[in-house]
Amino acid sequence: MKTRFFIFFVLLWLGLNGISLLLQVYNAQDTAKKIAFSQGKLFFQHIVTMRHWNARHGGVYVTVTEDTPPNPYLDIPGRDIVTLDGRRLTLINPAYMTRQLAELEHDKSGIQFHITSLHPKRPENKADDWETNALLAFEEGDSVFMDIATLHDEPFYRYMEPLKITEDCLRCHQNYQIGDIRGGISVSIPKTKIIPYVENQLSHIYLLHTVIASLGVMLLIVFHYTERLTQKQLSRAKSKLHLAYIDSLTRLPNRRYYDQYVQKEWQRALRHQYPLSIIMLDIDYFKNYNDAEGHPAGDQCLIELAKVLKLFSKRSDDFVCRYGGEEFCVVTACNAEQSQSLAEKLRDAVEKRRLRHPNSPVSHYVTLSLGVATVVPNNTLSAARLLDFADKALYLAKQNGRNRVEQFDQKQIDDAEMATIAEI
Ligand SMILES: Nc1nc2c(ncn2[C@@H]2O[C@H](COP(=O)(O)OP(=O)(O)OP(=O)(O)O)[C@@H](O)[C@H]2O)c(=O)[nH]1
Repeated sequence: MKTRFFIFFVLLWLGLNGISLLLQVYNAQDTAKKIAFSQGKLFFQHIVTMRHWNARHGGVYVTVTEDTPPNPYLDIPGRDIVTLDGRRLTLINPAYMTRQLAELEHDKSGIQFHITSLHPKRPENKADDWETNALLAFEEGDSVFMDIATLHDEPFYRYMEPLKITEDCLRCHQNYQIGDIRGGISVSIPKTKIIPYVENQLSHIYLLHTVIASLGVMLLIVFHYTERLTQKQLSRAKSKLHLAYIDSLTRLPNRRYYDQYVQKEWQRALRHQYPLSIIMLDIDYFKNYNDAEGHPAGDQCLIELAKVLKLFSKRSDDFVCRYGGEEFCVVTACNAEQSQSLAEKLRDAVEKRRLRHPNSPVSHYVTLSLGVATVVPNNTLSAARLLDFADKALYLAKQNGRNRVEQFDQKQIDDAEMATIAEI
């Protein structure tokens, strides 16, 4: 895996983890909200139930104490009574009871509930901004209002439902009709009451994500470095293989490669009975070239020659190699005329390349002698014999004046075959 892919996968993994973390955190916070609001609803319902109970009894009498003085906003006859044994009692209506319960709950748990309306008799019942919005929403038809809002500079889960007039309420609130909205009760739960549960859940989520993200990154690192190591070993093995089969000077296949290739090619031509040709070629008077131009220039000449050979042996089944020294060899699956023509093209191309060769008795430029041999493989011959024929033809080309192509003729091949059969 390339480094940029590795970085991409690490970032992708961390990104996916980050998204999952955000979702889970959001989920935990949403769950906290739902829990808080359902608690708010429950509180509200309890208060309403108690208020109904109170209203059903037309209020309840309790002993007057410092904490429970007579309700100045309840202006009805019989609000305060004295029992036969002299105890002073005062009537507690639903509103007064709600206020007292709210004070108790606030002191005990910090949860606040507030009975309120848009036009309260008692100034303390005046709605704050959030409650005002809720009451206005109820008048528009909403049945519940909840949100996270600040109260006395602290964050609270706030829940509110409207208080609707029931039959029991009509005793004291005669100018209302059943179902009218008379106000509402807001329940405010401090965020600090719920947060510890969420924080506990969040710490598990953070830990889990950290572990999963780290494990994933570690696995990616291990995978990346193992793969790089394998790649290095593979490319080392490849370059060793390359060195073993490719000539380092000309970058052409070497003789070892030739030996393997020619055997396979021979077998294939034998199976399918098509002609196989070998062209052996050799630079004329190369010793003189080296002597005149120096060995490094001789190397360069060999490189240039290899380029020309590659250029003119482009067919996929033309195989060109450096056989050794300044001898090169072309193996091609074509008949005598075609291989003769290819050899001519090679000779001509090298001559036209005009590589200076001042000490050559045959030309001012580098020239080649080429020997061509073609056979349709059979069991009396072999690839080695074919090479030998090409070599003999090359010798002939040298004999006949160099810078030329000579073909090993068919009669000689037939004679060779006959000789082999006789030996067998
Ligand atoms: N520069 C260089 N010279 C090489 C290399 N391999 C072989 N030679 C030279 O090739 C020359 C071959 O010389 P000979 O076998 O006498 O052949 P020739 O001089 O070409 O003569 P003919 O083949 O008869 O035309 C020798 O001088 C080798 O040193 C090589 O890799 N680089």
